[in-house]
Amino acid sequence: MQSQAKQKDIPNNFPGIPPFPDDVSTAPLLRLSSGKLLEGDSAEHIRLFQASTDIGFFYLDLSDSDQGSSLLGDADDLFQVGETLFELSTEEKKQYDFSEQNSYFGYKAQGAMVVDKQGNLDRNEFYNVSKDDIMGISDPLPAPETLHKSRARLGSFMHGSHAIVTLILDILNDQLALPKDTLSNLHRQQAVSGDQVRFVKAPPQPEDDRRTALGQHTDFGSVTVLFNRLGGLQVLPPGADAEWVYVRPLPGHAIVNLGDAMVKFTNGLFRSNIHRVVAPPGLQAESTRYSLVYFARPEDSAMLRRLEGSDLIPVMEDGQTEEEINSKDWIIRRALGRRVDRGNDLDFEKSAGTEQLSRRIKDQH
Ligand SMILES: O=C(O)CCC(=O)C(=O)O
Ligand SMILES: [Fe+2]
Repeated sequence: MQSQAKQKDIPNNFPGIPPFPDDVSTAPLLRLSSGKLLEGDSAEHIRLFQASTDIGFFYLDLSDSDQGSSLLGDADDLFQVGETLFELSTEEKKQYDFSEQNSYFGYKAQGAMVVDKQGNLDRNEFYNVSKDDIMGISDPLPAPETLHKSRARLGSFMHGSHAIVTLILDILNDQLALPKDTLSNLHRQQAVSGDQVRFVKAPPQPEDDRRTALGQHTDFGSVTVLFNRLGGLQVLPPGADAEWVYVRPLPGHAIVNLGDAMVKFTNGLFRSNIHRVVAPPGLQAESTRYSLVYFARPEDSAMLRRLEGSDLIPVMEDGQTEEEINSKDWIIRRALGRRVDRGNDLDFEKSAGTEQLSRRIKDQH
């Protein structure tokens, strides 16, 4: 545990926005320290391993290391960029929707995706910016002026997020006693991958019609680094009787979670928690909600299958089979499979990830 004194130094609410209410259930996520993780504090490394196996979600205090603080600074700047970006006209934003070209980078309008099997539509806009585009690994995609002007900041944020992800992967690699660099070699910054920054905007919903803004899902990739100001994110803890609980955003912290690839690499040892976004709780429901996310994903050509070389990774059970699929195809199937604007036959289950495993309900296959 971090000392009480240390935790008290960090304010619980963000200045200038309505407070997160105290009377809603929240997830008791571990708060890990970026400073301690970087210093090689072995107790903190064990806590990271625990969080990865139990819940797959944790807070990362970025305020206690230089590397973390600089990432927080970039995130603050990009929150401003996100606000300006979404102020563009719908007509202009739609020019940057590349889903017709089988790409999930660029813009997704509100209501372009289903949130459930019933076909209800989402209530948030996305803008996804490719790491490879910003790092000069792929040709640049057409983008609005606001993003052109922010390429340096985006690059710095991507670099900082990728470094934090690499730190997490290296510690987990060590905890699993996998051959050195097994995980980081599947996530080289200069390799072609689906890594992206996502800007999210969800406007306030009418009081008499508040619904799920972003449907329940597990993240598709390896590690997600999320910055929130307003509540609304909820996680479904493991177990048959689990109920949705909010993740309270904390100043100075990122919310970090593992995605499907980490479940597949460890044959279910690590957990990718189901989460969704609903209207912000209490007084916060009147405000527009913005989030900023870095999604780290395995390199496009990486096969999403059980890794060899660790005694901690469960062996395949009799009759258990693995789908032969690489990271690129997995991400495309998951990212575009629930889009309603592509004229494809929507099959909700076909675009599912590791949700069943995430429930951790015995005898459920
Ligand atoms: O906006 C958030 O808080 C979470 C967004 C999210 O889960 C996602 O984009 O995958
Ligand atoms: Fe997510």
